[in-house]
Amino acid sequence: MFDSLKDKLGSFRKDVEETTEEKAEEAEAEAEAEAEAEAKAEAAAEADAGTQTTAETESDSSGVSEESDSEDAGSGRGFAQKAKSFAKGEIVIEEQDVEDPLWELEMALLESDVELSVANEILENIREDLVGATRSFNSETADVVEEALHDSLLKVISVGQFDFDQRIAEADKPVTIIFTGVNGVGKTTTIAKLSKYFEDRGLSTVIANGDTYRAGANEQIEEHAENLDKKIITHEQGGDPAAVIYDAVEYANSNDIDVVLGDTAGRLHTDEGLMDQLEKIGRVVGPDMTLFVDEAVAGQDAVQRAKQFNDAAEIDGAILTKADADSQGGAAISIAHVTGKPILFLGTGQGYDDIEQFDPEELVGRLLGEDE
Ligand SMILES: Nc1nc2c(ncn2[C@@H]2O[C@H](COP(=O)(O)OP(=O)(O)OP(=O)(O)O)[C@@H](O)[C@H]2O)c(=O)[nH]1
Repeated sequence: MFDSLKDKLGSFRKDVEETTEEKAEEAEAEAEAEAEAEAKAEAAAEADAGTQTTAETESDSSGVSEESDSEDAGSGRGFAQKAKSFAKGEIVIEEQDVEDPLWELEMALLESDVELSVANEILENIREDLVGATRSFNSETADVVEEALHDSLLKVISVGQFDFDQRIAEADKPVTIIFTGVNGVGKTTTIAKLSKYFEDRGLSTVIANGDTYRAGANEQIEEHAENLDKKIITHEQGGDPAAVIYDAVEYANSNDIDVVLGDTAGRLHTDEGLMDQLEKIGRVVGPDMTLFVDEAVAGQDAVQRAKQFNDAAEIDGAILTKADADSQGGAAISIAHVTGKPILFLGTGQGYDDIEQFDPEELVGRLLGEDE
């Protein structure tokens, strides 16, 4: 999952590390040369002043240990002091040190289908964190860069996150969740997976097939319901989606069911019918949550659709299917920042258990190889 993006982030870290490593070496060499020149100048001055006694007095009051100075007594003392301060010394990461790596990173993010404004935000965050950061000579630049990358990715990925399980637990039952998104992205499979997810957590579900538009939709969702032994409410093709979901809520009320999972027709977000449909469901059923489903592999297309669906009928969160087949990760990184609504789940395969709660910290850790 997201392997290509992971490699690209790794390259950025290496680039900055190399640049600052070179800079540290140069600074160290420069300092050594300076210290040496200073030592020579001091030695010359001491020779001029002439008396050994004076030199000893100075050595005592300098606070520099005898041990470290023993080899450099006299002419080497200034150098030793400088070297000591260098061992503790720091270099400052400057704009020019990160400019090239940041440019490469921008290209890499865009190639990975990260949305432009999100890529810019990530770069801005990293620049803010890195430029002016001090890095001690004896510390790893990788740590400094990793922290900057970690923080900037987390900031854009975790926009709007909330605890899904807690929200469901605290809501009055039945909780009604409506699923929107275009056809063919795995919406139906996701509803089936979530039905299993809730069952595993002790919550009962009823599925409502509000996709009365597409031929064969009933059969498809019925197959999942049968596999999972779940109750399903359907109407004839061409029926009113709001009426199907209403019936499911009624069923849930009279049968003590915890969660209603309502599918909707996967029409295009530009369809007027879709808006009417969602508006009517909102009015008739008053869902507790509307979740947008799309496939991670659709990259920028998924990001744009999420934005358009959210603009048309506000969503509470998104689910990205087929993350297992996505090496780019652009949609996973961009959707929350673009819509202001969190990604709540990732679909990770075709089985009913192949769904995981979206955890921004975990995703960032995965992208940066922190768990390896
Ligand atoms: N690899 C993988 N395949 C998935 C995932 N989710 C769904 N699929 C597959 O994607 C295909 C389409 O999924 P469906 O749920 O049937 O979606 P659809 O009926 O085409 O479209 P809608 O239900 O309208 O979204 C099926 O073969 C699913 O098994 C996932 O997370 N990973």
